[in-house]
Amino acid sequence: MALLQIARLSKSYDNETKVLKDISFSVKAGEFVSIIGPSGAGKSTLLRCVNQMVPISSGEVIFDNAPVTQLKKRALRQLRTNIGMVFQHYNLVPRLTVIENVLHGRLGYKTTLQGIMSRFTEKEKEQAFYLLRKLGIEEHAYKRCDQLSGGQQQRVGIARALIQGPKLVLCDEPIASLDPNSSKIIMDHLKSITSELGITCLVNLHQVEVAQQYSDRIIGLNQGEVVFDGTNYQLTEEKTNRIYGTEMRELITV
Ligand SMILES: Nc1ncnc2c1ncn2[C@@H]1O[C@H](COP(=O)(O)OP(=O)(O)OP(=O)(O)O)[C@@H](O)[C@H]1O
Repeated sequence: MALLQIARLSKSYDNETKVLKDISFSVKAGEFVSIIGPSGAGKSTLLRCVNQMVPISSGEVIFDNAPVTQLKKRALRQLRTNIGMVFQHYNLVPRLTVIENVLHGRLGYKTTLQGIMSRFTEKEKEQAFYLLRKLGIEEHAYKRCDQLSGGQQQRVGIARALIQGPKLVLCDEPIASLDPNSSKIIMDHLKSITSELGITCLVNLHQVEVAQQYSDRIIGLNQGEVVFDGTNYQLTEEKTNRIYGTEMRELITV
């Protein structure tokens, strides 16, 4: 069953240039889908349209059977608790500890006062430690986030997204700031923990090989259009060229 349906979605920031053009695809519950494409193709914009961080210009986004664009304040807040987000630059609060940053993922469930007082239940704290353990960084729970490596900070970012109890996690270039070793650790964790928890993943990636290694399905964007939607095996060299443009091929394979 489709968890996310995108139908004829278009987006322009300035009413002139369409950054996304008539995009349609759906994502099944539990799928791990990567979005690839050259810089400026619209990958980040697409993710932001899914959780309404930016308003769409036309078309439909249906998440868990609800039309996202028609949701009012409270329902939109509810939607955002069901959709976790992982960012390229982690978006943590550097001076707070790891565990505090993870628990921030629960703020969407709190009243303003509870949030200000940082009131979290024992169950929430247990869940936070469980996720840190799963992600191999439990020993850093009481360290300030700015004392961690990039790869460790990204694992905190993943734990913060997962503690929301989301149905979908959107990852916007989660390994773009990391070296190859840390990138592998992050992708391994992301794949295994989301598959274990049955969470659907939509991941923007720059690296074709990484998308091929981890994804159930790959969507290729070029200048705001879907030019490929298929499995790793269907992504031939010719199709990769279509996504990136032939002149980019050398850059991708080095
Ligand atoms: N807030 C904004 N206001 C105006 N234009 C924007 C905004 N955000 C993105 N754009 C433009 O939309 C286009 C698509 O950008 P987007 O960041 O979605 O692409 P991308 O594929 O994620 O690129 P990259 O891989 O470099 O991050 C670009 O031309 C960009 O300049």
